[in-house]
Parts: sequence; C-alpha cells; structure tokens
Amino acid sequence: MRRSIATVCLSGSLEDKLYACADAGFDGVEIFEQDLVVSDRSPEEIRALADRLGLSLDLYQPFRDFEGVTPELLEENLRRARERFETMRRLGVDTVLVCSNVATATVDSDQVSAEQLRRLGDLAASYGVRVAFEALAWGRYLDDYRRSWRIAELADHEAVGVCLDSFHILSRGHDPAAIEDIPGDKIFFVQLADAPGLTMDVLSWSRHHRLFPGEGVWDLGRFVTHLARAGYTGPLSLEVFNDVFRQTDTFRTAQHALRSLVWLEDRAARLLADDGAVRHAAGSAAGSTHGSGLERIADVDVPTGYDYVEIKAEDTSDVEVLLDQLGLAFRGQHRTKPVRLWSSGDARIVLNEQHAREQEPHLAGIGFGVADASEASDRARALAVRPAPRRTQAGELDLAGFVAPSGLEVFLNDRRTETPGGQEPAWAAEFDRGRPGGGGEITGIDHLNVSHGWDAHDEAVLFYTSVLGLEKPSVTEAAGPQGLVRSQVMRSASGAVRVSLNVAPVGVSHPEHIALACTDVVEVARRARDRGLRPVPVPDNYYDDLRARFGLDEATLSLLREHQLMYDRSAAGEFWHFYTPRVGRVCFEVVQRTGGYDVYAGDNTPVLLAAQDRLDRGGARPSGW
Ligand SMILES: O=C(O)c1ccc(O)c(O)c1
Ligand SMILES: [Mg+2]
Repeated sequence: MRRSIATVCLSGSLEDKLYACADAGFDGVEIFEQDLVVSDRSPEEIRALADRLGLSLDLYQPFRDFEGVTPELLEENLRRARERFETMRRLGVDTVLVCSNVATATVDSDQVSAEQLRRLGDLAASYGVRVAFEALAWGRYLDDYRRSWRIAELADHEAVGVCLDSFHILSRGHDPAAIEDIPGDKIFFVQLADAPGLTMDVLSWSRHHRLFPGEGVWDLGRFVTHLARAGYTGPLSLEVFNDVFRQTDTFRTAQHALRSLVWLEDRAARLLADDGAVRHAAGSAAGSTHGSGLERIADVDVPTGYDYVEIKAEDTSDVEVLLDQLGLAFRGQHRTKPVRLWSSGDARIVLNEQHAREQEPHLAGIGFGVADASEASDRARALAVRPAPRRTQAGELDLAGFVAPSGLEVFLNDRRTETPGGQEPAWAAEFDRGRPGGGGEITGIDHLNVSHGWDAHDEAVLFYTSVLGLEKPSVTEAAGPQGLVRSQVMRSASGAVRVSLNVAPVGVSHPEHIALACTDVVEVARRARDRGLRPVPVPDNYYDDLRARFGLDEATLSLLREHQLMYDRSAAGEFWHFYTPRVGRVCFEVVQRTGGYDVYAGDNTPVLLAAQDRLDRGGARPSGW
C-alpha cells in the first residue's frame, strides 16, 4: 500500500521534512496546515519540491470546527473552507481532513451535521476536492467513528467520506471491527498511530504521547486487516504527535517511521493470511491477502538464545578481574584480533580492545543464536536497518551484524559445532590459547539491561519488536537518586532472550548490566568474595524491609546479608541476586531463579541505583555527618 506520513510527526522546516520523507522512502505526505503557514515557501514552491522528490501530497489537514453549527456560523465556515480549498488548489492536494467540531458545535444532530457536510461537499467538488470527515476522540458531540460514518452516509455526497484515525478509535476503546461495515471507497483516508497505555485525558494523550506502530500497546496489525477487508486501497499514513519525535533528527525519525510501516504491513499481511487459512478450512473462499496490497517481508526469526555479549574498551583488564572472580574461565584469544573470550556454560563474554582508544568499558554488542541467519538478515535489511561494519579475515565466520539504536551492534549466527561440552557457536573455534570452557555455577546469560537516551527509546523498542520479534510484556519505573529510570522489558515468547531497555535520566550515564544465570548464587558470591570481590553493598534497611514484606526467617536474612544478596518472591518462585560494582559503564548481576519466577525483582532496582550512586560518590556523605 502507499506509505504516507503527516508532516506534524517530524522536526524541522517543511522543506526539511519533505527531503527526509523522500529519503526514507515514503510515497507521500499529509501537509499539516501550520507547517505551511509558518513556511516562507509558497504553496507552488512546496508542490514543486514534492514533485521533484517524487512525493505525492496526499492530504491537507486539519480543517476544524465545521459542522453542528448555527446557520450563520455555517456561512462563515464555508467562507473559511473556500480559502483553504484555494490553498489546496495551489498545492495540488485533493483531499482535506475535516475533524469533528470541538469548539463551536451547538446542534447535536446527525441530520444537521449531514446536511452541513453536504453543503461542504458541494463546495469541495467545485474545487475537485474530497472531504475526509474524522471523529476526534474529544469532539464535542461526535467522538465515535461509527457515528462519523453514519453522518457521511446520510450526507450521501460523492465528495464526502471518512478519515479513520487509529488513535481516536482505540483510545476510546471502540471496536475497530465495524470498519468492515464501511465501503472501502468511502474511507477517504487512514491515519495510524500507536500509543502507550496511559490513563489520562485523551486530548493530552493524543497531542503528546502517540507512538509509531509497534511501539505502544495496540494491535495495529489487526486494525489494518479491518481496512483491507473493507476494501480500502488508499495510503496508510502515520500521524504521530509526540514531544520526542518533534525534537529528534528529521532524517533519522523519518527512517524510524518508515520502519514502523514496513513492519505493520508485514504483520497485517500475515494476520490476513492466517485468517484466510482459517476461513479456507471452514469452506469459504474469502480472506485471501491477494489484492490487499500489503507487502510481506522475510519471516521473523526469533533468537533462540544469546551467543555472546561484547564489552568494548581500550583496556578490558578490570572486566577480566571481575569475570575471574565470578568463576568464568578465560577461553582464549582471537586468532587475528585483540579480542578475548571468557565463558562459563552458555555465558560467553567477548572483550574487544579493537578500535577502542580512550573508550571505557561499555556494552558494544549482542550476539544472538537464530535458526536461519540469512533469513533474519533479509528481514533486517527489509526494515532498513544499517549493517554493522566488520572486518573478517579468510577462514573466519562472517556473522551478519546490524546497528541497533544507540550504536549497539547485534549479530546473528546460526552456525553451531559439537564440542565435548555440548553445542557451541561455531565462531568460538576462532579463539585459542585459553582454558576449556568453565563448567562452574554460572550457566548462561539470564538477561541484559541496556540503556538508551530519552530520544532513542521508542526506536529501540521498535527495533527489537520488528527485527527480532521480541514481545514487550511490561514497563516498570524505578526511582534513583539522579532521576526516574523507565524500563521496557522485551523478551522472546520462550523467555530465552530478555533485554530490558532503560531510559536513562538526562545527562546520566546509567549503568548497563549483564545478568548471569547460575545454579547456586550463594556459592558464586562466596567464591567471588574469597577472590576479592566486594559486591554492591546493600543497606540494612533493605533487609528490615524484606523481613516485613516476606516474613523471612533470621537464618535466611543473615545469609542474604552476609553475601549482600537481594531477594524477591512471586507466587511462582524465588529470585536471589547480587551486583558487582561497575567498571566503566557496565556491571554484572548474578541471579538465581527458582520455581517459575519469571520477572526481574523490579522493587530492588531503587536499592541498586542508590547503592551505585553512593559508590560513584566514593561513599562521601554531606558535610556535618
Ligand atoms: O489534535 C488535533 O487537533 C488533531 C488534528 C488532526 C487530526 O487528524 C488529529 O487526529 C488530531
Ligand atoms: Mg487524525
């Protein structure tokens, strides 16, 4: 389907926006009126630029407060409309979005609104313009798309149809299935936005918090299937009012936006195909995706586990001290690069000193095991993800790598070899001169906690959703001394891969951590202490709180206190864990899950943040203590 975007989604001047949309690969744009009003380019110049860039101008919007008014006001509104149609003629745009009256409506009547829209339709037709009527979620009388369609139907004018905007429909909890009752050719335009699940007034939610499809809580794939079944063939257009995207780089945001549409089309096409298969089995011929115009891309190949985590620094020796204390073994040095591998069980940590001058230790890459790396790479390429540069020597495995938001490199590998200790990623054979893999208590990587700036978080959510097929079960918030840290947990359906995406407070380099799974956290902590590790200290107040919350016995509490362990419990099981101090920007967490405990001890995060802050300040207290 044609891909379009409202200029209101992006930062910059109207020309900047057009260049960025064309560069990202959009087919067309909606001109948000204010973007034109504040521009020093004439409508003719904008039209010529769009033409040169190969962009169609699909919609002019919004025309406000038209229907449900007194006869005197109607005449004034028609005069306003004539001026706008004049502008549209100069721009060469043939569809105007008219949103339901929020300010001046005094008549709550389908008949009256329909008659007034018919008058507007007559005027519009004389300019060759079509009117797409949109029910705003906060319209004075009209806030439901089913009613806007009823009114457009009553208006019974070839130049009057509806505009459907997923935000207004889904924010009110209205069932989108009734879209299928609207003839496709009367749906004149479609606007798409996702949103976070917030409880607030719909106007503020809409104007500040909309997200690109795939980044929020709504099933927009399903929404698009209703449009396809209604027979809609016009553009799918993003209309995302969002305070962050109004500030981020125009070109980057346009690319990010297009990725959301590519993902959405694929998802909707797959849902249609699945529904079609069901209908087919039930004996009906309907439901084929043929003709829906929705483009499918390569299958998603959800990672089956972590191959490795890469830490990069000019000097990684402090990290190696920590790994040794935790019981991982030095597996070897890479044959041709200043790269070293440490491991225990399936926990593989790659330490990279290549091209890392003056860099402190930080999380630089994640390797995932996938079933078919070439298919997974095709998908990433279809989603226009930038490939990661990699220098590979003859005889070395050429892993497919991609750059995730904030520069983290994600590598995908499907080549494994049998070793005496079990299966291993094939690239591990490129490391030698070390000891065999440790078979200690550490068994693998439990989860990763990665940080993004406030301006890259939503893009990161979309990356892990669209490229790797991870789900986003929950959002948590933890208060730290330097600000609130918001975390979006992303995980594979099996739980084998979990990545928690943190939004760091502005100006704070929030620690990233690698959580290692183990079979006996007390033993790991004991041995680490014998080897000189001082875990992140946990205050006594925390243990008092644990006693109050869980009624733990004194023996358990003193064991926890002795090893500076933290604890959590759910109906399904227990979670025991501790953190190492950080080295550069990274630290390690060691975790032991028992039973079916499947979350992340979110209540313990503020304890970590406060303790880490004390360590960063060298334990200094304000003077007077
Ligand atoms: O917030 C608004 O006013 C507004 C304007 C035009 C739209 O299409 C819309 O969905 C919202
Ligand atoms: Mg809209």
